[in-house]
Amino acid sequence: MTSFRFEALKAASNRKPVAVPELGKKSEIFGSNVFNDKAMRQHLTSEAYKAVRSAMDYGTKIDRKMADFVALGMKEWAMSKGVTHYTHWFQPLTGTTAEKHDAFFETSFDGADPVEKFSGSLLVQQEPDASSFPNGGIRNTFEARGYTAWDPTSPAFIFGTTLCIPTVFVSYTGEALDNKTPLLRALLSIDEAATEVAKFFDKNVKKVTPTLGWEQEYFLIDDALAASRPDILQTGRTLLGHVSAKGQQLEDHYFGSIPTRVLNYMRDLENECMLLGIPVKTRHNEVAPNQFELAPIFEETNLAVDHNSLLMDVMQKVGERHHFKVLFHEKPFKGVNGSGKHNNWSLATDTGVNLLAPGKTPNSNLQFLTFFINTIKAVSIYEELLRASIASASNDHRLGANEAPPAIISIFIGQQLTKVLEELEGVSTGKLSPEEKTDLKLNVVGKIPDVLLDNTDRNRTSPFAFTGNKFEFRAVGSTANCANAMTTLNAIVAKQLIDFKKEVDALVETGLKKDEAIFNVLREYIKETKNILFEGDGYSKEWEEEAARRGLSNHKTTPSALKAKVSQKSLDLFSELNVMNNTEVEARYEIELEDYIKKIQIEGRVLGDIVRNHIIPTAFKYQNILIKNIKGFKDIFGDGYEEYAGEQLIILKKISMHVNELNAKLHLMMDARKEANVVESLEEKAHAYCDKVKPYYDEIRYHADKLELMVDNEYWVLTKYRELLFTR
Ligand SMILES: NC(=O)CC[C@H](N)C(=O)O
Repeated sequence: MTSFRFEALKAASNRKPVAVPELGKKSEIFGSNVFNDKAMRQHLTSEAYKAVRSAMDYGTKIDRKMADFVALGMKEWAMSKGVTHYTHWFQPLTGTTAEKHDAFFETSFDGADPVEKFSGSLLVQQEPDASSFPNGGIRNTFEARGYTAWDPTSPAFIFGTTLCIPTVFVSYTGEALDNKTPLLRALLSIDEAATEVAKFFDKNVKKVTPTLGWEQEYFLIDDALAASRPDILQTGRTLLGHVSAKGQQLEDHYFGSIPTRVLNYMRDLENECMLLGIPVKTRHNEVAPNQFELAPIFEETNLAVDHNSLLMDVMQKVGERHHFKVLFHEKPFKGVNGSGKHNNWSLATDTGVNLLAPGKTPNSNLQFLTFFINTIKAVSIYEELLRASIASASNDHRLGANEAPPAIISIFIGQQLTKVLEELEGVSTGKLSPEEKTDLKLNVVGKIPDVLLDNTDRNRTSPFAFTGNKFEFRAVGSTANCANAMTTLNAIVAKQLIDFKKEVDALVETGLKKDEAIFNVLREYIKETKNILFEGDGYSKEWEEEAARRGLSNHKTTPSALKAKVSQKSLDLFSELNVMNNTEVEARYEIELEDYIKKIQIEGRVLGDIVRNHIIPTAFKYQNILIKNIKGFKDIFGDGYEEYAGEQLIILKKISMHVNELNAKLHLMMDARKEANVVESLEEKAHAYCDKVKPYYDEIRYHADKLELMVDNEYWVLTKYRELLFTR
């Protein structure tokens, strides 16, 4: 019998690695499709170049006339590379990127004078017909105007034959409708706050840049096999499928030799990344079969976020050439590791110092401790908001198992720094004696080794881990736009640094020396933030109980986790820092609830379809075979047939039992869905989907997966786990 599954398997097993063109040394091709510094120098007048540079470095405005010059240079550069179209490229609140291409080509009204044109006004601002993007009530459809505005801090790039101009996306009334705008505001806020604090240690610091190095985990599945699974196509994950006998238990995939077909995909992808100026560096097999990872060198956060969003699009496109479907879902397969997007975060000064790296002198170490402890303090105050920033329907499946952190946010700092904090906690109140100062300098602050033992491998269950010279926010999910987590993290640390500066200044006013004031404030912070530090096993029952005693939140599902976004504490934080006003925060909350509801709703519908139209009919077909077989035995052996057909009868009955259960559960699921659909409040509707509808998915899956084990392999229509995970 042929079925889609077998045809797909045949196609997949006949694949050959796709050849990849050699483009030359990475360092030579890097950024050649980016309107970067080199291209700007070549194609812009010196005034125009200076205007863009100053906008990039100091956030100054570019006037229209200058924008015309920039547009001209950009167009020339792009056309010299075969580009025909341009687009404002932005990140609406859909979780993906958006683009609408327009040709440079123009004519006069009668079709005469065809010409290639691109003006400053088109570069700077556009008004896309954007009424279909989520806006959480910010825009009414009759007032659907939205504007995209050029972000000169992220350079334009060429993809295919289109010039892409990174932009923000805001409503007619100026509210942010995208991920980038609040991020840029948060980055500005932390720059200002961190610069003030860094000046305690070095007067020359003028700018602090938050950096981000993301790690992208993903699965690669042959595209024919992916197409044979309606659940993968429509939800990005398998809603059904019995786990295969071999999964990741032999630990033979992680860091293993990369399969040739996959390696060619990676090389092709890296070529594209090089041209686009995405500095990818690391590639390897991840823990689960057919799971891989890619990571770049860290960059300024806004650029890093753009690069990650762009990369996800490029990964899928390059995948098509290699007959791979890239699965970004946090948990595409039951029973094996899911995928994260660990966000490595730090702060760098314009004097070349990483503020989260211990230095060589007591002064630089005190600076490090200041930023290190303030980050801990920020996370301890806003742990719930941080948890909310990584909440999504798909990440709910990942958290709490298989090397992904649990839903409780805590910080891992390692033994060495735990000891340093313990010693600092003993610092005297008020003025310090000369002996104490010397002791602190020599024995505590002076003793932090400049290269801390790499903590990375010992914190697999920590959501937020210090790894020697940066914090690794491991809870971020693989489908996420990093902007959500990065806006929150940078905002909470900015707020904390502002408060810290005020406290230190106040103590200095009372007559303490600056160092003494800093030690005094840090000592109190250490005492206050013990609740957030945790070095143990994040999956244990004991930790859940302990965390509850410590007052830490433990939101296992997205509807309950998201609520912190609209708490008074969160609204105050974002409005005080001018990152988002209340309307913007509330709109995002609404959009994320809606997104959750829709995703769970789609899963329910897909599950219903597969079970009703694929699985149950398959079970009936196999039962007919069994019935024929049993009847045959009866024809031959008469009443004694059961001696020979006993097993068949048992299977026949078991299949009926599972089919009955499936039908019953499907009805219950559909009833629950109907009830959820008429709930008015979004919040309650999300909870109804989460608590009343979704639990049926596992129950349904249980019976479907049992049937998979019973029905003849030849009849089973859904491509199996072993085929999805081990074909490469
Ligand atoms: N080796 C690893 O770091 C595994 C991480 C894991 N895949 C996650 O979900 O975060």
